[in-house]
Amino acid sequence: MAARTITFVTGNANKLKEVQAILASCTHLTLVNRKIDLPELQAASTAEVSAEKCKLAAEAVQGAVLVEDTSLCFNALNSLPGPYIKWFLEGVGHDGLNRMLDGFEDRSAYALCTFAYCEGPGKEVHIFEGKTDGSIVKARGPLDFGWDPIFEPSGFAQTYAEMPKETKNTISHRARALEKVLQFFA
Ligand SMILES: O=c1nc[nH]c2c1ncn2[C@H]1C[C@H](O)[C@@H](COP(=O)(O)OP(=O)(O)OP(=O)(O)O)O1
Ligand SMILES: [Mg+2]
Repeated sequence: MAARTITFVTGNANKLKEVQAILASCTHLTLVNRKIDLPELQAASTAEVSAEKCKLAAEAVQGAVLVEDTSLCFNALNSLPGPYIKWFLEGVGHDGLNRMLDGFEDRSAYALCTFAYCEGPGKEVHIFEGKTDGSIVKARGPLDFGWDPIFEPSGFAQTYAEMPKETKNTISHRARALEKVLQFFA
């Protein structure tokens, strides 16, 4: 069976690297990247943000597209910052995100990744979600990818940033969501 080629629209080079690493051994799906900075709807869930991004991406590319939106959700804050994590991270940094939880006993959180796929403009949008539970800790490890240094997945003594990429790519929110994408195309 010939590999299906889909355009993965993201402006985030680290996301792209992880997705390519996870899909490296996959023979039935080939991704090409387009960096288009799509407007993101203000919505309460990554599913809505991702679905809207996907429709815009399909129009822009005029073909089959995959997009993804990632949330970081604090349980003590009833899952906020959620899809707004990008702006919170830019606004207050790792330390500020930690301090947001200082008034609470519960420092648990979860990372949520939502892929959306659409075959072309006007076509149905399919949603695939992956979640990893963990907790918010003082920054440890390399600073190259977003909030990786402050997220320690449950069952591990290392943050996402400290652990080998292969480990993160086996247990991450993104890996779990991609597993479902792969099942869909299998
Ligand atoms: O595994 C991750 N580990 C650490 N940080 C992460 C991860 N995945 C996304 N992030 C950061 C990037 C951005 O600050 C926010 C999500 O926002 P989000 O809109 O999904 O990403 P983005 O705007 O960078 O790329 P895109 O062009 O695909 O929308 O969390
Ligand atoms: Mg974005």
